[in-house]
Amino acid sequence: MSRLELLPAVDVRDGQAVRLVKGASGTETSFGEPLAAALAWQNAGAEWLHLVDLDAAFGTGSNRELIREVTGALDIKVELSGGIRDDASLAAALATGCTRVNLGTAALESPEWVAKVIAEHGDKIAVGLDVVGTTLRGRGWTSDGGQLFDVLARLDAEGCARYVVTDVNRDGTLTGPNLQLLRDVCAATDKPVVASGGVSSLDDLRAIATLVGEGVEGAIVGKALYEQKFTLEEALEAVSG
Ligand SMILES: O=C(O)c1ccccc1NCC(=O)[C@H](O)[C@H](O)COP(=O)(O)O
Repeated sequence: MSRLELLPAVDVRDGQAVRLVKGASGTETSFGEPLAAALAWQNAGAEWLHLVDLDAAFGTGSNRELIREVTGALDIKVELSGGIRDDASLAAALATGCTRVNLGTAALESPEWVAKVIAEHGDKIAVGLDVVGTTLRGRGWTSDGGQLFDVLARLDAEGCARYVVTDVNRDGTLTGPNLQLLRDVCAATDKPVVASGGVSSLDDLRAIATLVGEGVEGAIVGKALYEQKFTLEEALEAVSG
């Protein structure tokens, strides 16, 4: 059985690495330079970085230059998220050299465009399924966007390669991942799932790792690393078995 991939997160707001609570704008805690955080995770052994432009996600601006600088400075794989909703923003995201992009709002509001880019770019496109209960959230998690399993079935039929699944109410709260949500999504698709939001401990990561056989491929970790609940080295060791 393969090992759970870990994706430390760098969420960027107004040029700073921040953490939010439940993805809510205005709840930022700042953790300094995004590049310094990204390099720290790379030096600690990360194979992936989950990099989010929160201003683009919220529609309050863009950190495009900074995102390009961070992605270009790294040797590891980068999953890029936040505000990728049309040809121009997708082209800019892919031009950073990132390994894949994560579409959110577009998958809810522009289904024809998303079907087209899935067909064009295949594995380079993941879709973020950000949910409260089973209701999807878009526009920086501020608007309702349909039912999780309806949208998942549509995206599966269009050949979507991978899903990043977040329980919005766990995100940035250190209350643990929603394991049942992950199981339910894995049961509904054969495509790999990346778990996001809520990880607080090495035991949470070990619990997510038990779902690898069901289809969970990776786990995004944000606040727990920034608040030093454990180190990335410890996290990689915890899921190495
Ligand atoms: O990913 C997005 O596009 C996004 C949009 C609006 C608010 C938050 C968004 N992402 C947050 C993340 O991806 C977190 O980094 C990730 O879920 C880690 O959460 P945690 O480990 O609970 O800090």
